[in-house]
Amino acid sequence: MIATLDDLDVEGTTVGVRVDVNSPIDDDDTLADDARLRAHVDTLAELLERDGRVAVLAHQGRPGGDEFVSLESHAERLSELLGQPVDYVDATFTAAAREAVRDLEDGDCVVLENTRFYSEEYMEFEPERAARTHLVAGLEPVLDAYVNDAFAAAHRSQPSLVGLPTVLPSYAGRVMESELDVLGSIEETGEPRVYVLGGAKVSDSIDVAWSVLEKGLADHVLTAGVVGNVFLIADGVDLGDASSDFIYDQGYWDEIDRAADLLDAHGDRIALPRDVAVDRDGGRHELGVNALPPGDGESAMDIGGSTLEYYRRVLEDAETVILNGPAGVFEDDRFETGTRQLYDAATDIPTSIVGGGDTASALRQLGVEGFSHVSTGGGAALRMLTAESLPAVTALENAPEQPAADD
Ligand SMILES: Nc1ncnc2c1ncn2[C@@H]1O[C@H](COP(=O)(O)OP(=O)(O)OP(=O)(O)O)[C@@H](O)[C@H]1O
Ligand SMILES: O=C(O)[C@H](O)COP(=O)(O)O
Repeated sequence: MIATLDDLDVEGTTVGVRVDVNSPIDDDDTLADDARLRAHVDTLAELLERDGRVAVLAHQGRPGGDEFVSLESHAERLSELLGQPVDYVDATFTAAAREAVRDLEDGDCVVLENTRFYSEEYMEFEPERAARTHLVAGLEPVLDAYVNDAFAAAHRSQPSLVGLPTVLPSYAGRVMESELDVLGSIEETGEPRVYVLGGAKVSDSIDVAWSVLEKGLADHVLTAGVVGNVFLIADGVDLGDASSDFIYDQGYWDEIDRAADLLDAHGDRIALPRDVAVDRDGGRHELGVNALPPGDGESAMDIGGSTLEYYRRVLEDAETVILNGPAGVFEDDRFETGTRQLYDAATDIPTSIVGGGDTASALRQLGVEGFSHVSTGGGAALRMLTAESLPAVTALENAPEQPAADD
């Protein structure tokens, strides 16, 4: 049983609120899309209106990546969305951070710095070990309670997600509450059930594919995006140097063997792209798998028309479809067709569930709507849709209770 904001005595309480505002970032290192911030406004506004003292914790990007930036511009945007000043401090758990938290008055909000600027926050721990990290040890003395609204990060067993709820009375925020409500009953959805796995988080997608195929939750898995490219290579297709180098540079080379093992075990239920689109002379050019490899420097950027036709046929009979990750580089007009058409076909299915930060922003950009549920989470939604527990949710279930007011 997870406590919610309804169970929290908020007034005068200093609450650490973990949100997931991991977002696309512009070239000047500032926030490019505020959708994930907007999702958390209800939770934060409720805590502030109820006179809580709110310290916001979040990660942005991954170490070494282009989107690994400060949360300063997130704090500025949050201030606009909440319609009140929001402080930002360039520290997460050090003396400066503690001072900023102690300075909060009722109804005040401060955003602490990107949790992943500290190496422990990018490691996965058991909750008891996570509770002994510097972040938890540094923040526990200045927090009375912890709220986790970061459903999209709930599949990560990292200190701000599983360590803080081990030592503090803890509650689900409104986003967490509604996601658990909708996504908690995948086994009850109609069949045939189709999983569409695209995007660039190859190892997460392969984990999910293994799980749903082994458990019999998926009647079909359709692959697209970088995930589809990895499966094509695993199936012996020569995608050319540019796609292979990209997969190698992203650190996904080892995933090719895992994809091959999965094809051996469950290949009859896994669909691979039949054609891909490449950039040729500045335009979109489609190549059937038999015509590969592409020319020098050409990379598989989208699924092609015959793949779409094939995937549409599979989707026609589906009762439930679960989609994660774009089918191609949707940010480029030449390669958005696969994502737009595939997702559009999915809106006709009785239960259509979409996960993924980039996926949600792709759909907004492409004007595709009409799904049963668009989750704030990508990997987290997928993990949940495999009917597996999420470490951060388990940590909330096991959290200590808030002491009674007169204790
Ligand atoms: N064929 C491709 N080659 C290179 N990049 C691709 C290709 N297909 C998709 N992508 C990229 O994948 C990225 C999105 O993938 P990602 O797995 O992060 O999806 P997501 O919806 O954000 O999921 P999550 O919420 O888990 O992050 C996009 O930036 C898109 O350009
Ligand atoms: O975007 C996401 O899926 C979450 O913010 C988690 O990010 P991560 O995959 O970098 O842990």
